[in-house]
Amino acid sequence: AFLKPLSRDAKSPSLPPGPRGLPVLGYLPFLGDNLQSKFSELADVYGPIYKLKLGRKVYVVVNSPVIAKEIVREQDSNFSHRRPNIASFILSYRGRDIAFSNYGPYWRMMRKLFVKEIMSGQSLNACYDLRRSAVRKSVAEVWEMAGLSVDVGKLALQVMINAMISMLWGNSNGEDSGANVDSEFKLVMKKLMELLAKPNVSDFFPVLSWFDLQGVQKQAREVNSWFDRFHDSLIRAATDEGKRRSSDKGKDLLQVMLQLDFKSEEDLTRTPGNNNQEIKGMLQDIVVGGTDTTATTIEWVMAELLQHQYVMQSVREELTEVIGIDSMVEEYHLPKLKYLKAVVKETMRLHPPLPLLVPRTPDCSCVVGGYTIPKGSMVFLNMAYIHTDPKLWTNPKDFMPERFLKEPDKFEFSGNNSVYLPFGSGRRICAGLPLAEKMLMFVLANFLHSFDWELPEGTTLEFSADLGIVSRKRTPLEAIPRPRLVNQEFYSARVAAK
Ligand code: HEM
Repeated sequence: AFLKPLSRDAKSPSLPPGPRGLPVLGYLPFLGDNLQSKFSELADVYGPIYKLKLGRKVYVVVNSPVIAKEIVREQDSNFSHRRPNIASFILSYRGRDIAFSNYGPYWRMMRKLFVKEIMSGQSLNACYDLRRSAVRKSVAEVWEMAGLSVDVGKLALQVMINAMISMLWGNSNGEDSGANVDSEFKLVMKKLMELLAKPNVSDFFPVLSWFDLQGVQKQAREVNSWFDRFHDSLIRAATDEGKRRSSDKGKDLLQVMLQLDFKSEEDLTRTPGNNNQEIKGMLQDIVVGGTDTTATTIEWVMAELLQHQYVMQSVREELTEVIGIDSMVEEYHLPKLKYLKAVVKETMRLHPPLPLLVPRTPDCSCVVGGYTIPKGSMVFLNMAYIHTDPKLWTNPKDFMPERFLKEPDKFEFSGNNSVYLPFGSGRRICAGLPLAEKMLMFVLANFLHSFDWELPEGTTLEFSADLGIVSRKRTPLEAIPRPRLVNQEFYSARVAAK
């Protein structure tokens, strides 16, 4: 809906409350390095909505589902804009991907093609064999480590990267299908996440950006050029493969992307026929937005299961019943794994990988929750706080998957209830949700059906999260796998490749 800009007259409601800061710097010196926990601490003092002045920027933090709903539903179009910080801007091809492009014709065109063509049932089914063989390869590798302690987060990231790369360029890369994506990728990815999370003085004082005092711009450009070369090599390989192939069967996602017709009303300056920029933006969103978030969730699920043995036992029983101890997991089993789904939902309630979602920015000043939200401010939905608010959840700190079993439709990933939004909601809801849900369930079902997991003797689990864009487990989870399936053949690399 069209929103009338507010005039700053005496009748406009006041700005939300918030802590006082220093002249010029505002609250910046007090922010600390863990944004989410600081935001939650302030929510206890300032209530459902508050503001922070940080240099030239205004942050607005929302801690109530009613106000969250106003933003992602009732005033969604005004709040569908993004104002990426400098690092995100550089790392998203100058905001030409989906996640950081501004709300307008370009974003609409990119998002529509992505959701309708790349995340469609047809495209995802066509590359099922590719992700299945990546996951099974990983099962075969874990089998080699049976009885030894395994770093679960590292394993999850490895399988996610392999599966994503495999789905993207599986057919173009022959046998190897990206399985040996080397440690360089992980290092660059780690650097990228650090750059996205690091408070950058140039963001708060744009006049200083010319000096790049912390070197963030320089490092972001280096990381971006690494990814650019990486995407170029993917595209080249897929283009060559595409020329050799004529059938649609077994198409990998990049081949689908190469055939997309990127056309946007505003983009008259683009070289016709050259879609590389759009394709690279999409690749960046899949590789960067889809791997770490999913892997982190898998690690948290495993940690919660190892901590709550009665839940682990129920998951095992469900897997045995639905799949059978003499069979391997297939994607058609997943809709029947209702208890595992509840476990994933409960884990994402307690450990949302993006606890503040991705900040939104209103295009015009407006009123939310009875306060004026100034145009251009950065609006954070503090979902980690809402997900554990005792006014909204019974025993909010306890891990109880059963709460999602009773009313499975009440809390969907699709953002229908602003009490629970691990993937966001509204126009900007996670565009990769169909694939994220499949991968979370498929990888977990495979790991848990193929192995019994236990903690190394004498280990006590701890559940603190690290700061950063993605809320990772601070101490890596180590666990020992023991084969569970009757047929040893299921663990062989040969079966994995099928
Ligand atoms: C457990 C895994 C994942 C979680 C928790 C997650 C969460 C999110 C969240 C919270 C947002 C912002 C929503 C908002 O602003 O309201 C988002 C956006 C996005 N995600 Fe995901 N995501 C996951 C996996 C993926 C995957 C696998 C892909 C790609 C295949 C993906 C692609 C995107 C894209 C493109 C956007 C930007 C959407 C837009 O701005 O229009 N995500 N995600």
